[in-house]
Amino acid sequence: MESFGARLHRAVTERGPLCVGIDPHPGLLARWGLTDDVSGLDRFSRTVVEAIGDRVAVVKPQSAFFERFGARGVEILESTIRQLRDAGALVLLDVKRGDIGSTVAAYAAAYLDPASPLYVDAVTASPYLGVGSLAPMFDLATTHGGGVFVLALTSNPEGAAVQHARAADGRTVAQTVIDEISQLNRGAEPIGSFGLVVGATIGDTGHDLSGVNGPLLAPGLGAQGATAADLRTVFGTSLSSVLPSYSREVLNAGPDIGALRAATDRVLTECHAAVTAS
Ligand SMILES: O=c1ccn([C@@H]2O[C@H](COP(=O)(O)O)[C@@H](O)[C@H]2O)c(=O)[nH]1
Repeated sequence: MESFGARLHRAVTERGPLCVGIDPHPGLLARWGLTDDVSGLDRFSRTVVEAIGDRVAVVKPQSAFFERFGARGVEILESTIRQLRDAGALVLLDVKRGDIGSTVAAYAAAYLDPASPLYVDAVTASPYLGVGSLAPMFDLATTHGGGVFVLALTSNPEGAAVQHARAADGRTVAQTVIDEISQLNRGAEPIGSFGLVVGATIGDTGHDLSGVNGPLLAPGLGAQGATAADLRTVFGTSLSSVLPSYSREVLNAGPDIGALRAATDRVLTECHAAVTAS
């Protein structure tokens, strides 16, 4: 099967460099005039799919907001994933999974095996049990053309205490994650299938992203305070690999479909200009 990197490259070429999150916060459901239950969740998700599924390269449902409703919420997540795929979007499920390798194999089967009801194009993963513990995800992703985005430098202020800590060889913990993912992507064309999560909020931290050869998912834009203009400071010469990601900034425009599309077009225009500027 065609690699996730190749599929992502084509999607971004056709639809532009943008990921929009589906994060049905209780406050957003209320703002949209929806009930904070599975029926509100279903209406919210369907509306987002209708508004952006056929125009955004990557859509990122946040699993937590579906899981909080138990099995019926997960059923809506499964249906949302199917609707997004039918609309032609790549689906990146934000689940941030990580565990010992034998358990990671089960997470891999849950999200990256085409036979699973929760099968998606890519997932987010946490490397804090060691990047090597994620190997079953990397392996299954490679087999089935999937992708894995590994947390490196997260957008929240608490992340730096762990991620900027120094390992025995003097590199930061984040740099060791960056370097291991770079190894996995070596030689891949047009771009590797293993991405990193690097928050747009973090400023210039001095980390070296130049060898990653994979997508750099940049959350933290909009509601968390970062702007498209910040991407240059954070990513420097790696700007062309950045996949900017917005959730609340776009979702706040709903439930009107036209307003959701207008908000999406606006952030896409800003990001396009930011990541292609020389
Ligand atoms: O470092 C990270 C990693 C993941 N996220 C997730 O992205 C969205 C951000 O939502 P906004 O409404 O655009 O703030 C959310 O699902 C987070 O869990 C992140 O923010 N930072």
